[in-house]
Amino acid sequence: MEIKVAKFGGTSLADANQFKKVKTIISSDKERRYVIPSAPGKRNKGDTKITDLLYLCHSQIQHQVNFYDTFDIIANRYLEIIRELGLSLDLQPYLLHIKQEMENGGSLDYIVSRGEYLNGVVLADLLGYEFVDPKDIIVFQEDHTLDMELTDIKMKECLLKKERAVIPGFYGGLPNGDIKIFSRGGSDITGALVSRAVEAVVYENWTDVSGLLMTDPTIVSNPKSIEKITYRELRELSYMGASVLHEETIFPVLDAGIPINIRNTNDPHSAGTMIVSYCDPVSPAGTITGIAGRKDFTVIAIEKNRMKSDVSFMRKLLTILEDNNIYLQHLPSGIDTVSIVLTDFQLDGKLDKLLNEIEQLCDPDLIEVYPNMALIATVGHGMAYTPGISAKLFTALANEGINIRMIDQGSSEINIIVGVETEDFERAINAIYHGFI
Ligand SMILES: Nc1ncnc2c1ncn2[C@@H]1O[C@H](COP(=O)(O)OP(=O)(O)O)[C@@H](O)[C@H]1O
Ligand SMILES: N[C@@H](CC(=O)OP(=O)(O)O)C(=O)O
Repeated sequence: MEIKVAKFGGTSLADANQFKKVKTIISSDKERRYVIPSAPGKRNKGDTKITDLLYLCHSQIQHQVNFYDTFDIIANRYLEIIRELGLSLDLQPYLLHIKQEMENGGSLDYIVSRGEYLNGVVLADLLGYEFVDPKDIIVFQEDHTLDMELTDIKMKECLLKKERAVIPGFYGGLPNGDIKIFSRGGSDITGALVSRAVEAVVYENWTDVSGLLMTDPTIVSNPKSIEKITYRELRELSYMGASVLHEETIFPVLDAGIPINIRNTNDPHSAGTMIVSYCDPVSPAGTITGIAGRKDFTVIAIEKNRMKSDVSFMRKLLTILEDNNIYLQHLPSGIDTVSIVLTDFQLDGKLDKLLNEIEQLCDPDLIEVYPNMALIATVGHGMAYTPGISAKLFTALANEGINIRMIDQGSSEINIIVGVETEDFERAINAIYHGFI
């Protein structure tokens, strides 16, 4: 029998009704043998994700504020789900243990991971699948980076012995046994790791949209959906903010060539989006695959006459970034100009020091800083080597009166990135989308 791995996001497990849909999906295909749940997500727009409530608990504990009311809200969400599903599972011992760990100074990662842990216990009970705790099979190293190879070995050892299992998403274990979480949205990575280990034929990622859309539906109304996309295109889009999949998701499945299928729990008959290593035929010339963007960047534009004849200039600039532990997002350059694009998160509190060091070491003629920048990536294999794509993009922005502060195009030509003022972000995405579609 072939193996399928199914990851269900928080939106797919937000309440008992969603759990029932998940059970129907799993029961309808016996090949769906390994299931990865996230913690319960929002039931409606004004609701709060369990993961966010757990972060709140941790913060309340840190500030010595009473966390019991928040804990009760969390506990009641699970108890209500169990009651409405008619399960005989007794969750009280689990809840009591977690509460005690919180009182005894449980770490942030431990506390926050309990959303997935408890959901795994409930889902395993509902499906009649074995529960596997990922702390024993997802291996983080002492420096807190993931050991992908050892994880693969441990997962194979454990999972291939089990006919069917539920493995909570979002966390693994450190060598000393402590819990370590991935960054937000990281259950997608758990699903990809499991898919690789069990050599799945497909990694199904179930969410609340019928596949990847050409752009964020909260910015453009009713964007077209994407039927097929390559890992490369997806990586560009998810890195630049298409939040439907965590940007690291593709790495475990990339080499193994396991396709990812984004599906909708609320519309299980829709085929969703297939993410594959190579699209055949590639998207037609002159078309784009998708648009994504992120806010909160700062651009430092540097000018120096005969910059290119100073052979050590770039090394000095990059060394400054390295010494300050800041990684570079983009580096568009001209003959005597170069711009470094950095996230505000990375730059936090370091801007003055950085500018000072650039002045000292690189001796530029001019440095200008552009804060509050948003970057927008327009992505697609169909863009490569096709004349007129950039013209169309820039015309669309010009027609809306949007000022472009920066342009960057990778050598693969599947991606054009423009930098605009943060306040123009949504308007710019709409302009580009409607310029092409
Ligand atoms: N390009 C895009 N295509 C589809 N959804 C997108 C895109 N960009 C952002 N999204 C958002 O991603 C959401 C799904 O991701 P997420 O909320 O993390 O779901 P889950 O809890 O199922 O993991 C969608 O509801 C949508 O609002
Ligand atoms: N619950 C975690 C991990 C996750 O992946 O969630 P989701 O699948 O709902 O995006 C988070 O909110 O970050």
